Amino acid sequence: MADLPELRRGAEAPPVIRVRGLVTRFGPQVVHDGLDLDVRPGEVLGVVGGSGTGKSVLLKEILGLMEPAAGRIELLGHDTAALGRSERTALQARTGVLFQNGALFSSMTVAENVMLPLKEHTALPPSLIAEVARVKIAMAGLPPDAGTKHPAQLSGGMIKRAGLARALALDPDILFLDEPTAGLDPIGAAAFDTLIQGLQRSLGLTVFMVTHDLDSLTSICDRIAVLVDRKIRVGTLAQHLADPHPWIHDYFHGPRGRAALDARERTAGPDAALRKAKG
Ligand SMILES: Nc1ncnc2c1ncn2[C@@H]1O[C@H](COP(=O)(O)OP(=O)(O)OP(=O)(O)O)[C@@H](O)[C@H]1O
Repeated sequence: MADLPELRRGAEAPPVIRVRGLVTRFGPQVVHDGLDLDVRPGEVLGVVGGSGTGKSVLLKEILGLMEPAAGRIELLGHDTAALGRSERTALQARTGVLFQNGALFSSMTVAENVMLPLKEHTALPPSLIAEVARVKIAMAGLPPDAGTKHPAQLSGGMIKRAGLARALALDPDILFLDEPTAGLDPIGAAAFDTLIQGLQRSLGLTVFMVTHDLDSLTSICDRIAVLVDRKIRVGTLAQHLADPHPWIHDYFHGPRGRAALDARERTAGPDAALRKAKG
């Protein structure tokens, strides 16, 4: 693995993701037009926006899975466009991704899926790889016997947790989540949010979470990035609540937004909700 500098943490640390002047086009369709974004180390950033505003495409561009038409993307201090193959592989190993449907290999067991990145990116002996996979499966909140099961034998919530175990396999600095609670019932979604928050705190992860789930946004996100007008506006919940932009206003002040805020206040108490909203 190529040698990459350790991640610095704290207020003075540079952003772990820095996007400048991003332009994304598909034929005549302009999805992003001069988009700028900084993601701070150790924060949970929620990314929202209307359907088709380019949330998933942004995630793929940051991960180097798609190439933007213009702009610069720095991931953990590296200009992703300037990386050689081995540097890119080393950088990928410092990120974990949970795609919306889990993206597990259906022919493999959960344990085999979790072991895959360890086999690809490390020279650990097989017994240790199996042990690390066992630990990650437990960290994702799955019972020990889940490791021997195939994805088809799992519930939707368990598939998400298996995908999360695989995303955590290499002890990433940044965890990317694409709509992690989509398709889960409210109790399952809340449990998944709690799991993400617990892991973020105990592992010091930075979390980049594309979501439509207002409960996730209000309960676990430090800041929220909203894709509007082909750009991004980042702020605390309180800042977005005060933003007169029509889409942002309707989103946060609509019935579902109000319900999520009310639920948060009931759970955490009004003082805690206000502190969080003020950032
Ligand atoms: N490979 C592609 N080729 C052409 N157009 C694409 C491609 N990928 C995405 N698009 C278009 O780019 C726009 C943004 O897509 P993206 O999937 O990022 O939206 P999104 O914000 O994640 O939406 P949703 O919330 O519905 O998942 C859409 O109009 C989509 O049709």
